[in-house]
Amino acid sequence: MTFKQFIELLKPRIALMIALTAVTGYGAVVDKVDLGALLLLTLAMVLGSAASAVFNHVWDRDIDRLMRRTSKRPMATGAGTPALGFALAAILMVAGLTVAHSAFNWVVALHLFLGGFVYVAVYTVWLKRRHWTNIILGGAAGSFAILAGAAVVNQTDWLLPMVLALVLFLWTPSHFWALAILLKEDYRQAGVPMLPVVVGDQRTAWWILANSLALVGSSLLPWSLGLLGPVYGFTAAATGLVLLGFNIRLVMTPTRFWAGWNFAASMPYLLVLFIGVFLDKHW
Ligand code: HEM
Ligand SMILES: CC(C)=CCC/C(C)=C/CC/C(C)=C/COP(=O)(O)OP(=O)(O)O
Repeated sequence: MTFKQFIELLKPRIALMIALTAVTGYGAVVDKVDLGALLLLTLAMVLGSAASAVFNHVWDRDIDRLMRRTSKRPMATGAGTPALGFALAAILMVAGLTVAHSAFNWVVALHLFLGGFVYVAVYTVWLKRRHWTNIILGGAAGSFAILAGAAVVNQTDWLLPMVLALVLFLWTPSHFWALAILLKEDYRQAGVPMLPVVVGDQRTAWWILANSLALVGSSLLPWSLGLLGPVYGFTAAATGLVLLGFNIRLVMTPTRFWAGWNFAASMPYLLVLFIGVFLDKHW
């Protein structure tokens, strides 16, 4: 296996965004950001996310072989062995938990573990191949990243982290179902019951819009509950309108083109929302 293939196993861009999710949970509750804590939290989350991603590569190697997008992956081609993958996943998760526990506390480590557990056990092993609700429950993986970050700070006010965890939970289906429209034939070929395979593109587009209405509503709660101020509130309202605009366009024209744009829009939506949390709290 080449170094490039090894890095591919870690799903690095996703790991970095998971770390950013945790950093947002930290930034939402801390009074003064400590750069050292922020870097150690990033390291722990990247290790935990990468561990989960490696396990996913190993577990899904059979169906990855059947899908154009994933057929060249190291575990699908046999460049990496399952034994190596499981060992690497275990080492990375132990390393992430050790950093989380020794640098912070056992609550951070627990939420890091639970995020990985939801993604690996609930989504990858249990639901992904069985039922279209896989992404709804699997979305909790990102929620635990927020809570892991908030647990860095020894505080008792969990309302804002819980609301942000709800936002992450609701963001995930809007993020993934748009991509699933693009990948529908791949998933049908592999026998994976993603929503578009089960109900078609048009009804999936309606599901995305309905889910995003709940997502945008939840994103306004930190402002309406007085947990964050107008800088965040306007950011949430503006990004929410843009996301819903893409979703409405997809409902009107449920094509691969607009599904691609909806998926592409889901990441900057979350990124700008995270920036709004930081600007409101620390600017
Ligand atoms: C169970 C929940 C999730 C599922 C099933 C899911 C699904 C996916 C899939 C299939 C891709 C395309 C990957 C590829 O082709 O390489 C993707 C990309 C991505 N996801 Fe998600 N996602 C989930 C949760 C999350 C979370 C919680 C985050 C971050 C907060 C996230 C951030 C991203 C990013 C940044 C990309 C683009 C990665 C790249 O360009 O390589 N995802 N997601
Ligand atoms: C706190 C913590 C450690 C959280 C873990 C969160 C995590 C790793 C989420 C993974 C998100 C993701 C890209 C899933 C894709 O799986 P897939 O199998 O549907 O995608 P694929 O077909 O591209 O492999």
